[in-house]
Amino acid sequence: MPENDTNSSFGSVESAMAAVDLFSELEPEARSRMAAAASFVRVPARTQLFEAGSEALGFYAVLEGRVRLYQMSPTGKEHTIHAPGPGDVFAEAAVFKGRNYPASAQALEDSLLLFFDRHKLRRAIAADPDLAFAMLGLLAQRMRLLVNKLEAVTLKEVPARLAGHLLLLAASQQTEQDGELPEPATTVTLNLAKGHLATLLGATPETLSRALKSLASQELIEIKGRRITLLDPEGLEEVAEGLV
Ligand SMILES: Nc1ncnc2c1ncn2[C@@H]1O[C@@H]2COP(=O)(O)O[C@H]2[C@H]1O
Repeated sequence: MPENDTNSSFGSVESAMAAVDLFSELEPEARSRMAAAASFVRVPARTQLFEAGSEALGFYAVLEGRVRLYQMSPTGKEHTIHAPGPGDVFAEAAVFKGRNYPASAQALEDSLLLFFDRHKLRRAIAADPDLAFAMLGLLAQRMRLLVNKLEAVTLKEVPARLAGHLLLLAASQQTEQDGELPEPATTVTLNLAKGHLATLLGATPETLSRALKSLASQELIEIKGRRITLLDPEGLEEVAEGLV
């Protein structure tokens, strides 16, 4: 790892970058300079991409599939931190600060990724302030997400975190505008196994099950296996904000 795969359905690295939010706004010239630092990596499910503490060689963007970032607790339990899917970027902080990845990464599904080599990328950024701004924007966005998550874990109950997560999933699986609620009856698919979703929400699997059932009994959601229908997005938002 990383290994080149030129048989991507995305064609060139440059055209694949258009599918990644972070890069979609870049000027064509900046994008092509950045593309020079990147290569396709195709990995089967369960491939270990890197281990926490290993040397940070670069960062990744997901084109297809899903990856899980996790850390080990002192008792050896894995805690899922996030699960980037198509269009998401991960491990970007390691490119700027620190020589080591702070978390481990494993492919959850067969995945197609773009890998950006740290050294090549730094050269491209040094030559192009637009690229520097794009990367700063990404770091700022990541920090906002982490602050929201910290707030949720420290101040909110599990049903509120779960409701927020379901609304986020709906937003990422559809194309809602920022801040807009999904339509009632929108269905989302839980793309993480229960144990992973539980640690992502800072809960035990039992508490997560109870929270799902509690939202279902309030007729806010309907559960069909991994498919969850959001019956009342406004009600879910009130739960997510801790209003009820
Ligand atoms: N990945 C998942 N995470 C959580 N719940 C899930 C998941 N997939 C399906 N479910 C459903 O949500 C239910 C929550 O309560 P149970 O654990 O009893 O049973 C669970 C399943 O019916």
